[in-house]
Amino acid sequence: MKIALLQTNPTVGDLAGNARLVQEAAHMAASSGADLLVTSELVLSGYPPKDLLSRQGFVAACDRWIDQLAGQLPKELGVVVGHPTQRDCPQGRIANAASLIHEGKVLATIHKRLLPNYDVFDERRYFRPAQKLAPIPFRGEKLGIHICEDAWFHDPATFYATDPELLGDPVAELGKQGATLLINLSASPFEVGKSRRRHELMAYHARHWSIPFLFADQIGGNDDLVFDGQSFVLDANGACVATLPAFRRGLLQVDTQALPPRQISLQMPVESDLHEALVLGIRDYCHKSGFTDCVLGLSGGVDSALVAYLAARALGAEHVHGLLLPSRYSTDHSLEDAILLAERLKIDHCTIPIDAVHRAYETIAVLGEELASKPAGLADQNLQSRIRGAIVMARSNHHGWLALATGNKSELAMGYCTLYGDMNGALAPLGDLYKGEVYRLCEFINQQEGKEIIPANILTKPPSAELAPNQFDQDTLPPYDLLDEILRGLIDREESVAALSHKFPASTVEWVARRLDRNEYKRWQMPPGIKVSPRAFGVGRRMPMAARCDGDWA
Ligand SMILES: Nc1ncnc2c1ncn2[C@@H]1O[C@H](COP(=O)(O)OP(=O)(O)OC[C@H]2O[C@@H]([n+]3cccc(C(=O)O)c3)[C@H](O)[C@@H]2O)[C@@H](O)[C@H]1O
Ligand SMILES: Nc1ncnc2c1ncn2[C@@H]1O[C@H](COP(=O)(O)OP(=O)(O)OP(=O)(O)O)[C@@H](O)[C@H]1O
Ligand SMILES: NC(=O)CC[C@H](N)C(=O)O
Repeated sequence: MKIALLQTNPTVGDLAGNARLVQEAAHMAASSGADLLVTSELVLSGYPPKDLLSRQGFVAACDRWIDQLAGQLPKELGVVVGHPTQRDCPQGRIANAASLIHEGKVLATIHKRLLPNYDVFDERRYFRPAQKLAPIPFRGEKLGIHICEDAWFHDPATFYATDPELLGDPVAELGKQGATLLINLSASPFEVGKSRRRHELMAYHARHWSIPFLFADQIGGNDDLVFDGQSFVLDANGACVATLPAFRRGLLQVDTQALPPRQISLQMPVESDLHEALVLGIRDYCHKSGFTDCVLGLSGGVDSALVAYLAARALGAEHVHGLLLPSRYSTDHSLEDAILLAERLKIDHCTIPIDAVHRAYETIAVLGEELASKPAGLADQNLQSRIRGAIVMARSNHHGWLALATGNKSELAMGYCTLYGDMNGALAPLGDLYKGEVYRLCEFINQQEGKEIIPANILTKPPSAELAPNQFDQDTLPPYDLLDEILRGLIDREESVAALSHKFPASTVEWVARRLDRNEYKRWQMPPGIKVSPRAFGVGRRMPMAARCDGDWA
């Protein structure tokens, strides 16, 4: 059977636009002789549709669109479309479904069985799990169609294999009933290193049942998630014989009777994936929200340099506006570095010294006598940051530019950032990158560009907030190399303070852990980031704020 896999970029809620993407792909697939086109999970609604699923009329509209699509798709082609449905569900319940459409009719619909409810996923909030799963006969094959998590039963990071309430591995249910092809519709969010995990899991199924496995995944940025796609085809031995590039739209066609005899290696440098994920995440957030341009404060530091670079790649240099906002504590080299960066990136930039506004605050003693008598104290430091935040937002309001925040995961973890100051903004592209990763990505970018586009001085000078004389991050925080490793343990791997204290100085681990917990309130107010790690701040890590986290259990 000639099968085409569609890797596209649906917009959540845009039923007409997403249906058009399916239709266009169906015409292309039909004209290249395909028997079957397979789309990604919930391609019609976009993934994840979140509480749109609870809005009256939304799921009914999806069901109507499926009927309409059935009438519009090329008759000779089978098309598997992912969509939410209320059909064949008890009153008030809905399912995450995939329908096989052929000759103007819906031939069969299957529902997703394993509904992920960990990390960023919340599917049990909405969907009812499939009651039964069975292969769908089509043109001499028995299609083992299933949806994303249904193939993750054996993932060691989930609990499925050990949960007695679950009915078992959905793919095995299809295999036992004689499926001749395994077809997975996915919306699998990007994480560094995840594509290998996907391959290993799917290859297990292919090998176990000795049949090919086809994996159709979506791309695109949707809020804080970015999807890499990397749709692929495995032969009956689990070897990858065809794949689509990450973060790009595409249609991958294979003949399952004559799969190419090759094994494709998928290894990309971590930084290359990160770079593409962040560029697509920024571009899609802006464009899907109706913004063409963005604005940010350019300090001459590494965080704002990287965000400016990524934004220029995402939106085009002419759509990025950098504001240089020096205070009395800014060094000459910071201003020079920021100007050099803006010139190299060819982005719009202007300098607005903030000293006059800063002095005005001090002179009118808004904050009481002690501020004027104790300059560069905490309130005075944060005031500078908030003056900058106000100017960035004024430009955003006036020109309709989206404000980007520049904070990274290390400083957000430590609360080393100012509420309503440098935390202002709509999107924090580096919110899931530790400081060390920020530097490594900058170095990779300079290598990729074949020239020093991010000025070397930005990468070599010690990080400083420049809110007080001679202030350096390392006066307050442990060295970033150490801090990042401790944070990776506490956040990404959820290791205990006791366990980490065997690897790192115990007093530092304790200090970092306490500060991480104490600053949860800031992260409830941070702009959304772009998830690239196994555990990002945001919906996938829900910590209490008004709580004690340092009991004898910690
Ligand atoms: N548990 C809690 N729940 C809810 N709110 C809580 C709270 N504890 C304090 N707060 C509130 O939060 C306020 C403290 O937070 P905040 O005002 O942000 O200020 P704060 O965290 O005290 O200071 C900001 C820190 O970020 C550093 N920094 C580093 C790099 C860059 C920048 C920059 O801005 O460019 C800043 C700066 O040097 C300083 O150490 C308190 O005054 C209080 O209003
Ligand atoms: N002089 C400045 N002009 C414009 N924006 C500034 C200035 N100082 C700080 N900001 C804004 O506040 C953010 C936080 O400052 P911070 O010093 O923590 O970051 P950075 O300068 O980009 O990187 P680093 O921490 O490596 O110095 C900056 O990224 C920038 O967006
Ligand atoms: N949409 C889904 O079911 C995604 C869950 C799956 N474990 C993944 O991350 O790829």
